[in-house]
Amino acid sequence: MAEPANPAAGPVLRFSKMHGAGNDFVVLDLRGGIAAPSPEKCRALGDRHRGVGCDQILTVEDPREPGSVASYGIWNADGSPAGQCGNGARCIAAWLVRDGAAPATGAFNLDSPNGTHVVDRHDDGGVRVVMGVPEFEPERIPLRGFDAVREAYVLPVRGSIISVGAVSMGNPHALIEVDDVGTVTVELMGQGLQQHAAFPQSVNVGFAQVVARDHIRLRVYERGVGETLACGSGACAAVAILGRRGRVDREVRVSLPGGDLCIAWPADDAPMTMTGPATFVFEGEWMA
Ligand SMILES: N[C@@H](CCC[C@H](N)C(=O)O)C(=O)O
Repeated sequence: MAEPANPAAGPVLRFSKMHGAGNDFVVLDLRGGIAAPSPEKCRALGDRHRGVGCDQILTVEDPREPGSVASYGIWNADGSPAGQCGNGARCIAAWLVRDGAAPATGAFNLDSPNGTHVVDRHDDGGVRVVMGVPEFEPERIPLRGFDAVREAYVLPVRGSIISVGAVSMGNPHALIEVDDVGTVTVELMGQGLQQHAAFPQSVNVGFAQVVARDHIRLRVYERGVGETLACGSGACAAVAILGRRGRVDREVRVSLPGGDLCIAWPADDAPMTMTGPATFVFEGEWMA
């Protein structure tokens, strides 16, 4: 039977579809004070069958801080808001350069929900983002049940006792070190940790395999999404946790299912940087 006409169709919503190493986005231009989409609208846009489909919806908004080019909002495909999105920051930077609002060469400032990032676009189209200093204190993550910072926290998850690293990159991350990311039960353990009482705001869960001191493989089960092809803040979190354990060097290539990101952490109290691609896919109109 033919589907009935879309009775809920309202005004057309223009968007850009982008991705960063396979982590895909619907980008909406809300500059000029246009209201942010409701959680329901984000879910509808993010639906891979009935909407456009994406991991996150990103909104370009007017700057909050003096000297910034713009600010941006982040919503996961399930409609929940997020404080940080590394791959998204690169895509927003490339979007603003294409728009003419940001300079094509040199660094500029972008306001994310959790602070201002310095970004700069390279000639090869790659973008570098200053991601901030990782925060390990349990209350900053937030991680319940532990007072002091540890290299690993031991937690019961889905019938197993596992050792988990945890950090905030402006959003919460947990990390499990594994021998082979190809054989990990990502969904089972990812959901187990996301629903664990130790993470009251849920958590993005990474599974890392150290290949060499300057190279890791990583899969991430994201909060509000599920397994993603890449997670920029997750790549930083993995390098921060493994770096603190002395397992990796200060510059690490992180190979995710959707591509590679380069993460640098010059010193423990210095901000991390992330470099990677930002790709335009198509422009569209959504029957909101
Ligand atoms: N894909 C992102 C992270 C998006 C937000 C995350 N799911 C959360 O809820 O914290 C990245 O590239 O960092």
